[in-house]
Amino acid sequence: MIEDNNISALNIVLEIKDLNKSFGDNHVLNGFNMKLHQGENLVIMGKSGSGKSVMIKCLVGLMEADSGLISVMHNDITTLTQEALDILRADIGFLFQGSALYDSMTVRENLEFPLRRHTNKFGNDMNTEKLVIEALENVGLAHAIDLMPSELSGGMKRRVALARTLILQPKIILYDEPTSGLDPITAKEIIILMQDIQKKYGTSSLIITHDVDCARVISDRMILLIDGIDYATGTFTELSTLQDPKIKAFFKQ
Ligand SMILES: Nc1ncnc2c1ncn2[C@@H]1O[C@H](COP(=O)(O)OP(=O)(O)OP(=O)(O)O)[C@@H](O)[C@H]1O
Repeated sequence: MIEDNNISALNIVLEIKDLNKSFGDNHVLNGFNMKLHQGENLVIMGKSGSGKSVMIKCLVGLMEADSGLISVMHNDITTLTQEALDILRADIGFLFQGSALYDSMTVRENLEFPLRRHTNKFGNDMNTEKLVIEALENVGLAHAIDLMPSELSGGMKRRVALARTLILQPKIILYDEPTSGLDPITAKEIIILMQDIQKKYGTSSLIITHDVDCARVISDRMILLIDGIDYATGTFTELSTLQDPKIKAFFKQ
């Protein structure tokens, strides 16, 4: 295994230690470790079926791990009450592949929806209109506020989904394949937007992607998930110049 030489002294906002998860004889995660630091863009790459989704599901509590420690902002999530977990979740934004917009709602209504579920974060007297416009301005789509999703392009839909994530002002954003299904130019626009958001709000991002260009541009650090473990960790430049055939395979595209 190649060790990480670049751990800085920054705060750790997410940590996974020795995560194990099997389905019968299929040992998917065999002691996976990960640390996400405050303000960092961490990319996780792994082949199809390597366990990236399983790892994310364990991280957000959608799947129970067999063993291992998962801590979010220094809280061991397995020991939290449901209420404490809900409060913690309000600080985590998700942009998942399947995070589609509600087709029967306008852009405005799509953005108001998460706010209603998290009144505890903003209080009952929150200025919904202001929050919606601000989130849309962040993704350059204030003019689309009253459009229906069917009137938006694929790239615009992804931007609105990102605005819907941002409206809750998360400290951490988990991106699952943020550029999948987009043409290269639109994918680049989304990557630039992710960078702008990170700079503006200092969010910490965990990004799962197959897209080598996305990884090159956005990552401060990368982890390669191979054989169920954090096989190699380092910057894009460090990893992409290694000679290990298992690692080289990722950068051949
Ligand atoms: N609920 C489940 N029950 C049984 N096996 C599962 C379950 N979920 C995932 N697996 C298995 O775990 C392995 C890893 O799946 P996972 O979806 O995490 O891969 P991935 O790295 O996200 O792949 P992709 O890049 O194609 O999305 C696969 O072998 C899959 O069949």
